[in-house]
Amino acid sequence: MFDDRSPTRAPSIEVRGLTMAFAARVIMRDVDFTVKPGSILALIGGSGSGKSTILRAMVGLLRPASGSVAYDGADYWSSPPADRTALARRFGVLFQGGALWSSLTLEENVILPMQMLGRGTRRDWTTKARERLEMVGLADAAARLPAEISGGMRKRAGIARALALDPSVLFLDEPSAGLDPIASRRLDDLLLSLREHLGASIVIVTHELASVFAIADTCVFLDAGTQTALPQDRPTELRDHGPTPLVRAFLRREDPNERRSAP
Ligand SMILES: Nc1ncnc2c1ncn2[C@@H]1O[C@H](COP(=O)(O)OP(=O)(O)OP(=O)(O)O)[C@@H](O)[C@H]1O
Repeated sequence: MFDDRSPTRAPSIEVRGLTMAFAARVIMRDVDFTVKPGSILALIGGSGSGKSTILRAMVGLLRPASGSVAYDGADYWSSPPADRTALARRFGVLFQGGALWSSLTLEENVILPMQMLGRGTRRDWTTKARERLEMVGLADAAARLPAEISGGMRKRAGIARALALDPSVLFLDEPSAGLDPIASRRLDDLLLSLREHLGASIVIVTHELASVFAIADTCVFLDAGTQTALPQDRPTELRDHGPTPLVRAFLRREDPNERRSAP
């Protein structure tokens, strides 16, 4: 029988002293932050600052040069492979682009992770897929192909697929890229309602400042210049009282190099 229990409680996630590097090139060093169960954390910073790289370390795709990513106290990267697989089953991931299989309907796309896991029957999978599509407002589009729907709908279908295995943590890399402001706002509302109804924690990489202020409980600003992250804080706090001019300017959409002329 398909394991249809409600999602396991969201874990406490602790990132400590995380250093990410490609060969000898360090991208970020000594990054620390915590994702409290059921909270939403945004990773922000300029292009190329290392947001996706840190996300990849959190979901088990890229081994850190040093430091730890612990789920309820268990460090992912020093756990045995079987424990890592068990931890990763609790993750729902929407990658940049969030590609769906173009030859499969939305329902079939959502069924795919369940089918690959191999538990349950096709009928269980179909029921679950319809439930997930309904959650993201796509119940009526279940039989459509990705090419037949809008970009915003495709993003929501990607989220439905990420929810297929009842994740307790949802990782989203640039979910609103390419969406118009209204679709982007709908996506924010969806994420808030998923957090409320599933109790899942959400880690989001985004360039959308409106989203950061609308949904993130806390954020971590990555500074590519110093290759360090600023201490985690609430978005409004970082904007108004952040420890560096750069983060305050970033969250106000100001050019930090632009001198303000006297009135
Ligand atoms: N596989 C890789 N090999 C070597 N360097 C890489 C690799 N992946 C990323 N990088 C480099 O690491 C740095 C951080 O990249 P990353 O994609 O994490 O940044 P980002 O903050 O998510 O950027 P963006 O907002 O533009 O998506 C960049 O300089 C990038 O060129």
